[in-house]
Amino acid sequence: MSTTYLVTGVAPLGGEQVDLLLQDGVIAQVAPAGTLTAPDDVTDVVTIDAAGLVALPGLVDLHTHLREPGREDAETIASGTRAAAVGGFTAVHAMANTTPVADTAGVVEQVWRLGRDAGWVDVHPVGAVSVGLAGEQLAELGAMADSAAQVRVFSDDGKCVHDPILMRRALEYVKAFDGVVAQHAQEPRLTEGAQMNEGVVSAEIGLAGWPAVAEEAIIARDVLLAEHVGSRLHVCHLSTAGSVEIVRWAKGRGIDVTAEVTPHHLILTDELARDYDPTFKVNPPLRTAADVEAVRAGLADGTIDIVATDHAPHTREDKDCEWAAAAFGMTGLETALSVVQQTMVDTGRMSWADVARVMSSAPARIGRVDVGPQAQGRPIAEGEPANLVLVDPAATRVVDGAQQATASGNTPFRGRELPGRVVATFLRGRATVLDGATVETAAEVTA
Ligand SMILES: NC(=O)N[C@@H](CC(=O)O)C(=O)O
Ligand SMILES: [Zn+2]
Ligand SMILES: [Zn+2]
Repeated sequence: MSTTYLVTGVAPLGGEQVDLLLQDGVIAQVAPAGTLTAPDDVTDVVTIDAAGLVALPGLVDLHTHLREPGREDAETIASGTRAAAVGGFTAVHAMANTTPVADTAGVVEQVWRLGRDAGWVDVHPVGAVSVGLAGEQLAELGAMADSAAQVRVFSDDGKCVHDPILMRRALEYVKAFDGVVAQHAQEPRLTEGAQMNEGVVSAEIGLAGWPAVAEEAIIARDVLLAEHVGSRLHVCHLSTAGSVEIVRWAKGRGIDVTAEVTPHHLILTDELARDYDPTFKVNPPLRTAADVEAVRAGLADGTIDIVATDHAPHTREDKDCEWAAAAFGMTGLETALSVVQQTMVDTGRMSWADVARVMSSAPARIGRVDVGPQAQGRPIAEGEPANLVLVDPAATRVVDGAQQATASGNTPFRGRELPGRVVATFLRGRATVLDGATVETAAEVTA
């Protein structure tokens, strides 16, 4: 018998306080605060006093790097998904740039199974667009879609699908199973040797620049291609003011495009490169304060649909070196919600209901996972799967990299005070996190 949870005095989406009964994997009852009691016929009941806490639907990350198979020294599916649960997630999309690349039904099924066995969150593998991410030959998209992993999101992330013919074919192909191509928008010729944002700071410190136009040119091309073939396009980690303008224009024209921004692009700027600390080296690069303002405005007005972490763990060897030699990427699963609270909620630009949209329901819809037993991003209502996160928005904490669940230490927020704390996460009624700490899953206990 699984544990039943009585959550008292919680505020769903920051609204009126209610009591929730989580039983047999679903939200069995929702009632006004102070009116629910545990059912008499159930013995294993845990009551959580959630006064002051906000309840959100379990968060869904459309863009996570779990590194397994191939780079288990940086992250494993078990460690990365545990970090996801700590961050309030109940589902993640695992990017395809593993070794081997997730470009066959065999690899995506392996990732999906390892995710299920770990038990922390639902893992939805992303399939590669091209064989080996080489950008030449279309991968077996249909076989991945038809596999047990039911892949709907396809991406060569880490690399840009720069050949327009290949991009066109991919957009056409995914229509057959309502899939989406998620593009890492980086014009390769314009970013050869690029180390950081091209601008005042790169000129002053002498690092090769990655101009905004290298991102914007690909997004402009791709929205036109998506319109031409009548397909769905998703733009990964959009980072410039110009990119926001192009997506706004495309949506106004009725093009079926969605876009994501990362937490780090909502708060950090290229000024952080001045100390040559490779923790701040990432693709696309941290941009200017004007870009940060533009992506916040774009998220607030709905031009940008979602926040996705682009959690990109790297080993110490790959990050603790000189800037030019270091890998691109930073971790983010355990800090994402706090950064969104600080930049969007505490500034009055978004409500908790908006946060639920951009971090749960919209990513679930884009990834087409809001169906069947894997349902994610559903409202907090009776009969819905009990995928929930309880957040204490009044809490603050100083980020300690060593304390994180991810196997890698490359958080850009080390030593920073961030608002908000994930108190509990529930995956189909089972607590994966309680009192801010992970609850060992069956798989972990027997391991
Ligand atoms: N974001 C990054 O800087 N790195 C990602 C790849 C990617 O998201 O492009 C990685 O896999 O390390
Ligand atoms: Zn990318
Ligand atoms: Zn990525």
